Amino acid sequence: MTTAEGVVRGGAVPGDVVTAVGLTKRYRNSDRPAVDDVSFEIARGETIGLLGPNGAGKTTLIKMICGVTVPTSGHIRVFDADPVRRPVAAKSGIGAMHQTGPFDMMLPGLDNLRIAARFRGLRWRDAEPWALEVADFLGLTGALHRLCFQMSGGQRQRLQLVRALLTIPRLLILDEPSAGLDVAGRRQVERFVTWLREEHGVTVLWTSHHIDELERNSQRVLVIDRGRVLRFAKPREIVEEFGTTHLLVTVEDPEASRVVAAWADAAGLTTTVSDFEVRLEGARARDVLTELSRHCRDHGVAISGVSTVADSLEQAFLRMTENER
Ligand SMILES: Nc1ncnc2c1ncn2[C@@H]1O[C@H](COP(=O)(O)OP(=O)(O)OP(=O)(O)O)[C@@H](O)[C@H]1O
Repeated sequence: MTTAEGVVRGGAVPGDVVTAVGLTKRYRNSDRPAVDDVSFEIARGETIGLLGPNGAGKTTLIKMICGVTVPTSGHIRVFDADPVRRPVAAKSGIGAMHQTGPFDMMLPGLDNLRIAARFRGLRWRDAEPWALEVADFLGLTGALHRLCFQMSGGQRQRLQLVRALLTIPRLLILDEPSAGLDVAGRRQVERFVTWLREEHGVTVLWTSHHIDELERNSQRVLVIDRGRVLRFAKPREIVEEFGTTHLLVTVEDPEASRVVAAWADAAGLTTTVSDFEVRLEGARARDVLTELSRHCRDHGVAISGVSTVADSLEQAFLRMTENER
């Protein structure tokens, strides 16, 4: 069913939360599909990072999973139901936070949650304990009584998360949950995703332009570009396939950095230079160290350290998408 690249060739297997086969969406008046013949499956309990450049088709894919956008062709099943034909069966287990979602800015956060519960046919007294637990986890308890326009952007972003989670979903879809959050806020969202998976068995599909977040917290990453799946694999596997290792040379002053960089340029190596570090792309220590050390000694500069650094998922992703252009 699943090839080495993680692409579904058949139908759903029991326990799959989402199955897409040949899924395509072509918007009217557009010259190419936004999502183009995409096939994948998400198993129960997985945390899946959805990764792609701007305009890759991530939001369109999410909208088809949520039954908001009708596919042009192909099949999508969520909890073994078609989200357009059997919306209740497919959507009742989904909690989704989209990039934008309006609040009534003149009402307190708590009232916005109450209204959202009513819209979703939930009694507030049923939804409240869990909503407050989520708010507490996100450090939002104190801010819930503030009018929305008096909240900071980060607090409103967290409120979006609470609103997406008025019940414990079986599938949580988060479209850039950490947009606009500071470093501490982003870490909090990461802990939140882990908590939902580990404590509550929630399957998570999330996007982020902070690729390090996806790398740390996703079991698999679905990489799409121009509507097509490039890879669906573990972050480590993607780094191994597309990444490279670098030699990081640290020096004690900017002049030494310039000497190392000049030598590396002359040796035909690609470098990234800062005042106290020179990164030699793709270089192997045993190939360059003797010659580089001699060169530095001849120019009266000292190398203070040398280490090998592996690419991150972000670097592997850039390399992968560059290859496609
Ligand atoms: N309603 C629409 N009508 C026509 N074209 C659309 C519509 N929505 C999206 N598109 C186009 O479909 C393509 C994919 O857009 P989509 O929003 O799915 O990408 P994305 O990966 O979510 O991008 P981003 O990271 O910038 O949010 C883009 O070329 C976009 O211009």
